Amino acid sequence: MNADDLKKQAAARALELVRPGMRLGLGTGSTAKHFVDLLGAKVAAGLSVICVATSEATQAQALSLGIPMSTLDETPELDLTVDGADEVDPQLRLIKGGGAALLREKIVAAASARMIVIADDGKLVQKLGRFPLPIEVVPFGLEATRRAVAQAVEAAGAAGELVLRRRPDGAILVTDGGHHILDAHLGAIERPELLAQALNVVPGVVEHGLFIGLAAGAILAGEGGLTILGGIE
Ligand SMILES: O=C(CO)[C@H](O)[C@H](O)COP(=O)(O)O
Repeated sequence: MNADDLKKQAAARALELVRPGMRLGLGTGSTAKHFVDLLGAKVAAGLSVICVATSEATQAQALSLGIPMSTLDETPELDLTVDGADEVDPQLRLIKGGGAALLREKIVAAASARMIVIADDGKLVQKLGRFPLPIEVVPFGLEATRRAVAQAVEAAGAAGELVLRRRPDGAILVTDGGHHILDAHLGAIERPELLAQALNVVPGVVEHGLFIGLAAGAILAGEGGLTILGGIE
């Protein structure tokens, strides 16, 4: 089974959590895309839900499938958000933002009664940080912000290169919110909470990809079947 099959299996299990009338947050990335595809088929078959997307890409996908879409302004409280992750640790702390959607992903997750992560089990790590931590920053003052981020990272006991993310064509990546992303190559993050707190107070940092205390559960698909972390029901 390839990684994409595993992602689809995790998405299919998450679909079982959806009940008629639910207000759903729709994640971003290749795993979340499977969930949206499967949800679209259910909606076509008569399921009634209302959804909020975490990115323009997911919004376009969901609309193309005929899924009824809303916004957090119209629907500020959600029942369930299903989203992927770049890393998950056993305490359900996450690194997200590999798809550059971390800001809206965190806002939507925070507005949800439950966030459930779907992923292949290669995303499960004992310590976060092998995946570079995305840090979303405003374009104004980028170099000053980069230095302040480096100091915050150091103060939290971590260290590593901060790389401005670029698109495949070499242009600087711009997020859906009009910001840039610094990817922090930190290696093992010993104290994720401390790092999150340090980054939260850097002027110019809009958001970072440490999701702590947001995920209620995770569905991780592997060759041996599904691993469930936390509570998913
Ligand atoms: O955080 C994300 C986007 O910002 C994604 O959920 C994360 O990158 C995982 O993506 P994929 O399912 O394609 O592996």
